[in-house]
Amino acid sequence: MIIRIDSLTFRYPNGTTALDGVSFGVGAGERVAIVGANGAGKSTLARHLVGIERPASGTIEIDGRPADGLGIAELARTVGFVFQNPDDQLHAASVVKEVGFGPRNLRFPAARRAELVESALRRTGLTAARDTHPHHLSLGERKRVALASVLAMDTPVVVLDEPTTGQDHASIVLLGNLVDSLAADGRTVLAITHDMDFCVEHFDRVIVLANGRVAWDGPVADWPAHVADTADESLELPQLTRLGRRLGWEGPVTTVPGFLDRLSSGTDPAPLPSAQTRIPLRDR
Ligand SMILES: Nc1ncnc2c1ncn2[C@@H]1O[C@H](COP(=O)(O)OP(=O)(O)OP(=O)(O)O)[C@@H](O)[C@H]1O
Repeated sequence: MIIRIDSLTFRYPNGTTALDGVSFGVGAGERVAIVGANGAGKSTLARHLVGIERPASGTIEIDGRPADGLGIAELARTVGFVFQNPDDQLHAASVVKEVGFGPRNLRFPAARRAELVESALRRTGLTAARDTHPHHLSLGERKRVALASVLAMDTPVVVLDEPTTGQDHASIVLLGNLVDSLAADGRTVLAITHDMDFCVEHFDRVIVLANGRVAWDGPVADWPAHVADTADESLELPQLTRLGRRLGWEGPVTTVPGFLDRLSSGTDPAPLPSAQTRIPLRDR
């Protein structure tokens, strides 16, 4: 296990219990989406993985070592964290300086640094913007700079906080391909997200947090059945699953290939419900 969390509890100074006995493990190369309602504790959990917060009780192990024995610099070699708001992360006067900051800080040799920076710029589609000041880029582009600066640190674990928010379609495709290729390289990707379409396309497993606890943890293929069973109205189905249900199909469809297979299987879809039809809770 690259990450092992056991009975993690955390309270903010004002007394809010943000995490209440969270336990799970994540293996190398896994792609795990962490979902849940606003205020469920997702960001607080992610901040523990990079040492910004420390547990009130419980333990976190990163790559077999207790996280409380590791300084922020040591954790930064293992876990890269891409903030939801890139402006919380970016500080340098050009994209290339920003992306080069992490590997320089980690004292990588110059040749490795140059290779990592060029690769991160290429993988995020930012090579042409290398000399631009990040402030002159759009929010979506700044999010990609924040991602590139974490990729350049070459950490075995990458944590993404709401990666698709504010991104156009092409950037979401780029991001999805990147998640897949990181996992194919054996790197672990955790993403906090509300984007279930992105989840089903690019993640293996979903962990639902609710009120600071793990409410569900399972393979992404079981997501539709979980949503159908739960009363948690903050959770939603992927768009294709909803469309399949509106068409009256038995069993869930989550991906484009699955949807096309079902279409070509010759099953006659039921008539479409009228636009006024109230969508039952299970079809969210
Ligand atoms: N600095 C803080 N001080 C006090 N309470 C906080 C602080 N930050 C977060 N909280 C509270 O801790 C709980 C968990 O918040 P957290 O931001 O981790 O949730 P989240 O699942 O990431 O939410 P969202 O989806 O809205 O980003 C919430 O009740 C929130 O109000």
